[in-house]
Amino acid sequence: MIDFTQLVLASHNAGKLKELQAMLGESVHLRSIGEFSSVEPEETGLSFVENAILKARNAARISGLPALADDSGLAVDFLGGAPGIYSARYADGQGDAANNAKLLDVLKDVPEAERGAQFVCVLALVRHADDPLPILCEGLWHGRILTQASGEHGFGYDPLFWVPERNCSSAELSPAEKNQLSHRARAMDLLRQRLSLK
Ligand SMILES: O=P(O)(O)OP(=O)(O)OP(=O)(O)OC[C@H]1O[C@@H](n2cnc3c(O)ncnc32)[C@H](O)[C@@H]1O
Ligand SMILES: [Mg+2]
Repeated sequence: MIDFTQLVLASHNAGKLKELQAMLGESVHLRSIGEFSSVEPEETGLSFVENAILKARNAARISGLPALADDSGLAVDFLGGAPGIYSARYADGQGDAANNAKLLDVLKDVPEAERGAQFVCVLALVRHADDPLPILCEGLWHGRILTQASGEHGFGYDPLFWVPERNCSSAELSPAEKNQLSHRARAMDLLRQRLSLK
């Protein structure tokens, strides 16, 4: 049985680290890959699963530790699932504010009923860089895209994502509430079951 009390998180996104560490609790120490390297691997896959595995293997290789990767994004129905795996690069690498501005602009004439979207999260855990059997867990969160940003919490597209079950944007949820409901929380529930963590 592998010791998962110390895992490297294959992500340079501080928002993910915070959320995943909060979900895992104190029994697992998540170390950021940023402690080992500032070089981000190119995300060359065509799916969330491929990119998650690629990031996990890269982090395990660099750190020598078991590695957890999170590949996630926003799939907008009206855009046929875009920006999807390209969510972080939607506005050509100009960051969250530019990504959000571009999404609002692209959807500016789209009525509310056609603004459905899902956040997607795939978690991949590898025991070592060449692990032939990565553990894969997926979570989806259904909502819709607002016509203007609202809320200060979270990161990325959270201010644009309307959460029907709470009648607010995901950036208006407290961090603890988001961590109960989100795509990442759902994927993490499955991972905890797979690892027999409580
Ligand atoms: O690849 P790493 O280093 O993990 O960090 P990243 O930010 O590049 O992460 P991704 O490649 O998985 O891209 C995810 C994109 O989807 C957005 N995203 C993912 N989860 C989100 C969440 O919970 N709330 C808001 N936006 C989210 C995020 O802001 C990015 O633009
Ligand atoms: Mg990325």
